[in-house]
Amino acid sequence: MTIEVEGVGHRFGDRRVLHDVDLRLDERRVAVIGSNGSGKSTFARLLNGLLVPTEGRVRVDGLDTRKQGKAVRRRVGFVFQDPDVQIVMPTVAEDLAFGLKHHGVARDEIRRRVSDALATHGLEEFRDHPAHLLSGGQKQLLAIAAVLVLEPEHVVFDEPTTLLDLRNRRRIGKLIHDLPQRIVVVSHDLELVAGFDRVIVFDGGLVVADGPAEESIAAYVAMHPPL
Ligand SMILES: Nc1ncnc2c1ncn2[C@@H]1O[C@H](COP(=O)(O)OP(=O)(O)OP(=O)(O)O)[C@@H](O)[C@H]1O
Repeated sequence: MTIEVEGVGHRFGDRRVLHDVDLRLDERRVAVIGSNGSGKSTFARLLNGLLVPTEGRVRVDGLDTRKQGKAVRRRVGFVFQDPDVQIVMPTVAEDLAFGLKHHGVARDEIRRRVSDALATHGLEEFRDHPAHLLSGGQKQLLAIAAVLVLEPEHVVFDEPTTLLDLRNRRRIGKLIHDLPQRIVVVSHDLELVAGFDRVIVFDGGLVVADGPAEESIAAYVAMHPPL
């Protein structure tokens, strides 16, 4: 269960937003932190083939995102910052079933997995509720549940707690922390990433620190002395 990022650079037109990124992600909980515009979301999108790098390559469990994008996307779930972009169906249960139908899962199995997901995430009472009328925290839970129900091997989260109040931030933080999968979380929430196995710091498209959470967070904080 490895994600290999080899000699990766990325450009949007003339703008180079990632340079010389070489990383092998073996740890179970990896976080990516750094300033606004430092390339974190771009990096996250490379991990499941939402973006293909303009230089170098990314391999997930040996699969190249450039050549085997579809297989990679099945292995790597992606949770967007804004759940509204991810919630596609009218009701909560239909939204959870949507990806499973698309993957060709049998109807009984879909029913079972949707019921399990509703129970696991405390969403049972919202089964037939209009998804767009959920609260922000509930929508984020639904977006996460809709990815997990597909049983990916790795899950990438792009700023999963940014829009949440403290209670929901802690709730989502615990859920992420307790997941059995390999996870990669992009975040500005230093409390969320504090217990992670590895924290990678980006600045100006480069990896500038990479190590245990305490060391990397200290390096990041030291880069930004109080004004
Ligand atoms: N689709 C795109 N087209 C053009 N430029 C883009 C695109 N996506 C991102 N960029 C640019 O790439 C740079 C890195 O953006 P990215 O979203 O990866 O940063 P980030 O570290 O996630 O930032 P933030 O913390 O603000 O979310 C930014 O300068 C951004 O404007």
